[in-house]
Formats: sequence, structure tokens, C-alpha cells
Amino acid sequence: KTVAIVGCPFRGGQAKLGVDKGPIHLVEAGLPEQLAELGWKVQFDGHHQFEEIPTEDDPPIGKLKNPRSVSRVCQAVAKVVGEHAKKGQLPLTLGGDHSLAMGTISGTLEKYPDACVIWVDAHADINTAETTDSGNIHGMPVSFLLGIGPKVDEFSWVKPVLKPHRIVYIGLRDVDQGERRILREYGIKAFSMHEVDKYGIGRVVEMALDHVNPGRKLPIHLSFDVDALDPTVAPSTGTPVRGGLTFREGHYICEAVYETGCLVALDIMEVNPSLADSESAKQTVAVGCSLARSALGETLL
Ligand SMILES: N[C@](CCCC[B-](O)(O)O)(CCN1CCCCC1)C(=O)O
Ligand SMILES: [Mn+2]
Ligand SMILES: [Mn+2]
Ligand SMILES: [Mn+2]
Repeated sequence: KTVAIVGCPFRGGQAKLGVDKGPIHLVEAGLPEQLAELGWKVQFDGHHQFEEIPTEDDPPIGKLKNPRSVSRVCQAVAKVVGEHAKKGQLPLTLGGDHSLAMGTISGTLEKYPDACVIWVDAHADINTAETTDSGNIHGMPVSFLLGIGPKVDEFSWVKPVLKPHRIVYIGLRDVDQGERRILREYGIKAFSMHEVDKYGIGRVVEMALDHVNPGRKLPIHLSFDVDALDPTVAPSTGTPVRGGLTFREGHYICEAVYETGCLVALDIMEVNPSLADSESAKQTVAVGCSLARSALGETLL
């Protein structure tokens, strides 16, 4: 089985410098070799070079920042991920900010229209053009994939291919008011850190899978934002929120998803190596690599 590494050095979905350096740090930490060690055939044709749209040519549309750049890059990513998936490979997208998931999940759903999405994150990333307060599109990808909220011409290429009952969240603890309304209105299942505390991660993952993939027959796209982990575990990320998943809880999710045998696509997002001291940056990169390994079959025994 081939894993195709899609390095996406992109930061346009948010304002902080450095998250575009995530992919190169993850690769230089040895992720391709680590996956080969696990028995994967690894395809990595170098990081994608996204030509920058100069800021003066990409003014906000409403509140949305860098809309043309985000749209163009995500469209390119959708194509690349879709191509790898159609070749029967497992696309592993390395971010880069989480707006990229508009592209990765569009690509996955082109090949696997009935795929379900497990979104591991401190945030719901489901703001619409109306509800967003920051205008940072990394807080919005899920709304575009569901086709909810006011239409934004720039993103008309994003088809509403994701259904509300086909996505489940684990790790939420910083959800905006508008997002809470949307989750309720569309009946979207979310296991926040409260449920993780209450039931334990084992039961939460089982309930999450039972919700989106009851017979474990549907393909799974796992989209992992490292800020789902507690900031003591993954400090070097753009929007850290205290009270997150432990190192083991994060890895358990990946191990359990791998065990289903249903994984068809994986995103490791929001590693920003330039946000902390080099020790913390290295720690965060190392966690990104180990999460990917766990989701791709690395076990403890
Ligand atoms: N919901 C936020 C954060 C999005 C994080 C994106 B991710 O998960 O990919 O990292 C936060 C909005 N706002 C920030 C200031 C305080 C009130 C909430 C937003 O900007 O929309
Ligand atoms: Mn996110
Ligand atoms: Mn997040
Ligand atoms: Mn983030």
C-alpha cells in the first residue's frame, strides 16, 4: 500500500507566519523514512509550490481574508489528493493551516463519496462568512464542505459533498457562539473535552465511529489539527487552547482509527515550528510525526 505525502506549505487561512514551514519540518524530521519503516511504500514528490497571490491583489471579501489565495490553493490540493486517492494511494496531507481541509476532503470525497470524516480539533472550524469573527478561513472549512452559510463566489468550486451525519468531532473546547448554533441546527455530533473526561477516550472513539461509521464499512478521512492536543503536548501551533487531549489520548484516536482498516486519507495540520522556542517546536513536530505513524499502523507492542 502506498502513502502519498502531500506537503502543503500554506498559511493563508490564518495570520501567523510559520505554519507554512510545518511540512518541511515534518519531512526533515524523517516522516517519510518512518513510514517506510512501517512497511508503507512512500511517494513524496517534494512540497507543493503554491504561487503566492500578493496581498494587494487579494483584498478581503466581506470579512474573509486572503480568499483568492485560499481558494486557489485548496482547489489545487483537492486535485492532487483526488488523484492520489484515485490511484488507490492513501494521501497524507501535511499542513499548513486547516483551511487546506477544504481541498483534502473535497479530493477524498471525489473518490469516496460515502466517506466519513473524523475531525480532531480544539475548534469546530465551521464558521460561515456570516458567523466568522476573525475572517480567518482556517476557522471555516467545514461550513464550505457542508455547503452551509451565505454563498461566496470565490469558493463556488467547493461542492457540498459532506453530509452532517458523516462528520464527527473529537476534542472540541473553543467553539464560537455561531458555530454552536450550527452544530445544534444541523445535528452534528461532537465529543468535546467534557465527554472525553466523562467517558474516557476509548468509549468516545467507539461512540464517534458508531455515529459516522456504524458497520465500519465506510472509508474514513481523519483530519487532525494538532491544537486538539493540550498545549503542553503540542505547544507550537497557531491557536492553542488549554485543557486538551493528552499525548496518549491523541495517539489512541489515531491507533483506533487505523484498527478499523477504513482509513483512506489523513491530514496532520497546524504544526507551526516558528511559534515557540526550538525545543517546543521540535516537540510539536515530533508529535505530528508520531500521530501520523499511529494512524498508519504503528503499534506499541
Ligand atoms: N474559531 C476561531 C478559531 C479558528 C481556529 C482554526 B483551527 O482549528 O484550524 O486552528 C476563533 C475565533 N475567535 C478568536 C478570538 C476569541 C473568540 C473566538 C476563528 O477564528 O474562527
Ligand atoms: Mn482546525
Ligand atoms: Mn484548531
Ligand atoms: Mn490552529
